[in-house]
Formats: sequence, C-alpha cells, structure tokens
Amino acid sequence: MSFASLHAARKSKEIKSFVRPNAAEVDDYSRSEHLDTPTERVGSTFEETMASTAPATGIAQNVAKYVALNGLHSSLPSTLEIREDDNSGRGMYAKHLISTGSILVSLRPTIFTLSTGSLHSHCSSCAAPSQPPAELKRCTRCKVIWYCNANCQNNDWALHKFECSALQKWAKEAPSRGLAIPSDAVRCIGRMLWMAQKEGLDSIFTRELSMMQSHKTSLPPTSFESHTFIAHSLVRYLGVSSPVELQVYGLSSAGDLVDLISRFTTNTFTLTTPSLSPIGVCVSPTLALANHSCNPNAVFVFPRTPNTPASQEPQMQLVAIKDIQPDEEIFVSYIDTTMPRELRRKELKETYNFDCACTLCANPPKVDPRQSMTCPKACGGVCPIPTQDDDIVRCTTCKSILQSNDAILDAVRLGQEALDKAASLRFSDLAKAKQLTTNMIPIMSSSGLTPSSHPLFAMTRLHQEILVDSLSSEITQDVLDEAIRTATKYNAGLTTLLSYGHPVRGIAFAELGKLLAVDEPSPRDLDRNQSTSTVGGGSSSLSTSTVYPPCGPARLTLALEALIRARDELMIGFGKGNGGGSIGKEVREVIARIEGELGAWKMGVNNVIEDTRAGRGRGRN
Ligand SMILES: C[S@@+](CC[C@H](N)C(=O)[O-])C[C@H]1O[C@@H](n2cnc3c(N)ncnc32)[C@H](O)[C@@H]1O
Repeated sequence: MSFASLHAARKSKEIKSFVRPNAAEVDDYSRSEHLDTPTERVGSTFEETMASTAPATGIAQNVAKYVALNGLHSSLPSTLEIREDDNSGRGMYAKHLISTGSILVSLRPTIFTLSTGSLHSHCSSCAAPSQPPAELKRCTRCKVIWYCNANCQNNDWALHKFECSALQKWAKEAPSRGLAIPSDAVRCIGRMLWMAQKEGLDSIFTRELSMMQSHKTSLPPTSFESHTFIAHSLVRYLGVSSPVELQVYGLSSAGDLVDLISRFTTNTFTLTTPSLSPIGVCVSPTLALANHSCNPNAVFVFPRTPNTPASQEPQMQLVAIKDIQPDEEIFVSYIDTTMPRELRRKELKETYNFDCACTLCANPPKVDPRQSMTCPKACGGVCPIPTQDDDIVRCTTCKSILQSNDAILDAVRLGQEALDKAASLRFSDLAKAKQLTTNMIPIMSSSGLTPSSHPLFAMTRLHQEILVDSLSSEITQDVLDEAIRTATKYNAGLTTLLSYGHPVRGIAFAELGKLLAVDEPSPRDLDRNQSTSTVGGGSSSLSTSTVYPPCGPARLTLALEALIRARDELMIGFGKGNGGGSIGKEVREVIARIEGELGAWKMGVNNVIEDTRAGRGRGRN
C-alpha cells in the first residue's frame, strides 16, 4: 500500500465543539485600528451589553415534558421526539428501542463553512476533498472559495453571492495578508444571517435558528473576549455602519448580536472528514437539540457514502453507539471525553454553561483510567493518581496504601505544560513539537502513568499525528516504526477510555492497520520475528516479534488483525446502514488486498516445501 492513501485521524475529539478564534488572531486584531469604530456605530458596546447581563436562575424539576414541534424540525424521524426539562432544556428522546449502529437522523447541515486551512483543499459546497488529478476551481472574484465544479458553485451561489463581496471587501481592508480571510466563526454567522435574510424572518429556518439555546444572560467571563472579538469582526464583515442596517437580519441591538453569537457558540458542530479530521464548522438546529453526556449513547459523523448525491453532502448523521431503550434520552458528547473529569467539567461550564451531572461525572469510577498509575509496588495493579485533595490512595490489586508522590505529580504538571506547548507549535514548528513529545512521553511513562492517563494519552495522540505528518513528506523505516509503536500505545489507551464501536476507536484501528500495511521502505532482517505481541488493547494469538513492529508476513498479519477490528467497530460508529462509511469501504479493500498477499505468501512457502520434498525424493532415487 502506498503512503499516499493513508489518512490520519487528526484529532479524536468528539465532533461537537465551539471553534474559538485563535489567540494570535485576537491579538493582531485588538491591536489593529480596524477594530474600534464598528462597535461605537451599533449603539451600546458589546462590552457594555455583556457586562449588564445577569445570570439566569431556575429551579431544576427534571421532569421532561413533551414539546410540540409545530411544523419545525421536519427532518426529525418518527422514532424520536423532543422533550424538555428545567435542567437541560429541550432534548431528544427515543420512542422505541434503538439498536447499536442504527442511524437515527441523517441530514445536510443548514449552514457550514470550512476552516481557513481547509478552504483550498475541500469544496465549499459539498465538502469533498480535492482529488488529484481533478483539481478544485477557485471563485474568480473573491479568490477564497473553491469548488469541485460549476455544479457545486451553482448550488452554493444563493449564499456565496453575499459572501463573495464581503470577502473581497474584508481582504482589501485587512491589515496583513495573514488576516485576509475572516475566521470560520465569522464566516459561518455571516452565512446564517444571509440565509435568514433570504428565507425571510418568519421562515422555518429563521424560527428554528432563533429558538436555539442562548446563554446571553449568563455568559461566563471566559467567553467575554471571544464573543466581543466575533461581534467586532462580524459587524465589519457584514459592512454594517449603523444599527438600522442590522434590522434586515432581524437584529435590532448589540444585545441581539450577543444573543446570536451565544446561540452560535452553544450550538455549533465541528464539520469533519469521514476519518474525523476537523475541516470546518456547521449548524443544524435540529441536531443541536441533542444534549450532552460524557458517556454518550450516540455520536455525530459525516460518513460520505457513494449513494449520497453531491448536492446532499456533507451529510451529517446521528448514530447510536449503544442500544437505546424507549423513553431514554439520546446523548452525544460535546467535548473530548478522554479528558479527566475536572477538565471536562471546566470546558462544559465555560463553553456550554452547565455543570455536567452525567453518570461519569456524578459517579466517577474508583480508579478513573484517565487519572491512573501502575502500582509503584509493581504488583501489576493500578491506582488513582494521588492529588492534593486526596493524597492517600490504594492499589486496586495489592491494596497497598500509597502516599502522594512528587515524581508523578511533577510528571503530570510538566507533561501538561509540554502538551500545551507542543500543541501550539504543531503547525508552526513541527520539529520542535516533535522534540517535545519525543522527550516527554518516556518521562511520563517511566513515572508510572498508564497509557490512558492524562496527559500521557493526549501527548501520545499528538506524537502520532506529528509522526504521520512527517511521513507524508518522507517515509523512513525508523519514523514508520515509531509511528506504529505510538499508534499501538494510543490504541491501548483508547480502548480503555471509549466504548466499543465508538467511531474514534474504529478510525484509530484503521490508522494502525494502514500504517502496518504500508510497504516497508527497505528490506529487513526476518530473524527479528521471534516472540509475541499484539495490535493494542486486546489479547492476540498472533506470534510476532520481540522487536515491535515485526517485518514481512508477521507485520502483515498484525495489519490484518487491526483492520478487521477497525472494520467491525466502524460498522457501528459510522452506522450499519453505511457499511462503516467511506473509511469502512477503504478498510475492506485493504483487508482483501492483505488477505491476497498473505495467501500468496503461504502458497509460495508451500510450493518451496513441496519442491524441497520432491528434490529430496529425487535425490534418493
Ligand atoms: C446544543 S444545546 C442542546 C439543546 C438545548 N437543551 C436546547 O434546549 O436547545 C446545548 C445546551 O443545552 C444544555 N445542556 C446540554 N446538555 C446538558 C446537560 N447534560 N446538562 C445540563 N444542560 C445541558 C446547556 O444549556 C447547553 O449549553
């Protein structure tokens, strides 16, 4: 298999998350003279409007009542209904038993925009990737938006005609080339407003949009800067110079604008490729009705199956990853659930404004694999990582009592700092980021952190992404083998953290299988294959090498094992009806190829044995 067909799952984040403007952009703009004037023109400033908002109050009764849809959300199937309670607002409920792998809802998001880095590599109408030799075509006016062909361009014209002139004007006024394109949040809200204007302020689209949950009256202080930044940029992007001009979009004050931005940040999804790499943001008021749990029973995916016409892509699907009983609520996850409890709760509070009371937060396991270490007495058991609040812990196996240990606390603290630094350098200085992850992983592992523990798990994931990135410029045996070892450790952590059939697991096994199936750059010494190892997380009967990864047929056998696991889990996470989506299809093709290669190899060996026997027989005669 050539390396060109290897797709990395860039992030195993859940796909619902708010995209904040990046810090560099905020800084550059705040320093720029282009900032101040629009705020003053819209009446009271966004800062004043936000400062005057008071926290909402409400007594949680937690009785979910049926909500009539009155013609809204027509794409919601009859198997689901909307109910509302005082704690989490509206939510989706199952009316019948739903089995694992069922596709609950399938629809095209009402609005989507690609992130700036994906604009030239994906079509802005159907989100398909550019597929050489066919190249995407750029809009000749704004020179920012790319399409597969004239059909895709025509399909997008109704909104792009507004966007096109806004983009041209923005680029002319930009203080530097690096800021010539507004953030995806600003472009996406721009599209929401043009769509509302086009459809009419009483249209179903506008009504659904205006009913999305807002936290305008209880914005956490952490949102202040990002909301203000988006508001300033948006006013400039729309070319608005007085409050009256906002009325065509149904906004009559700065407060309405803050409300809109809050609805956007609370209800936006990350648009991903079929292999879960983030490429943009999207809005679907119907799918945004799903509430959050850190232990979800459903996921959102964009599987891209051959049966869906381009005009219906990107198709977003809600898939059950567990059996869901009648009357049970459908929960997705808004955040990366591989993070420890405190970090999850902090992010949910800051971005979504609620205190999570899901099963995983309310009743955390005695030993959370996200915060665990191997028993320092080497009994083979695991124990929680001692914290400042809980500095005496007990091993689950030998029951020894362990006191807070500076080495592990230092490793966690240093690991977190290095992780933040490496993540921020990932796209600007890959070599430095790689140096950081390479140095820190052994330190954290030797301090006793388990592969699923934070921040070792996140660091391993980042290291794998960096290695796969470096492989796309040059494949060397060493980097390929290091990527395979890292992917194996990552999968070992992942299988402890996420439930069977979660799409992130399916993609991770596909990634490992494809790495193992890449043609090795140079022939190697087959004597390396001597004892036993597995593809991560589970037991295996395969006999492979002490030196991992092995080479030759043993390596291909491991690839096959990983890909079969991937195929089975993708069938759940990407929906049984989709056959595992486009990645499931690709995996099945690689499996068939490897089975062929291994079959040919076995046949070759048998032939040699037969020939040798026949030769001996002839020798005796
Ligand atoms: C995308 S909306 C979900 C639909 C929302 N409940 C509604 O009525 O429109 C996200 C918001 O729903 C609420 N929410 C979601 N999951 C929740 C949970 N597990 N507990 C409490 N509130 C939750 C929070 O206010 C959050 O900001």
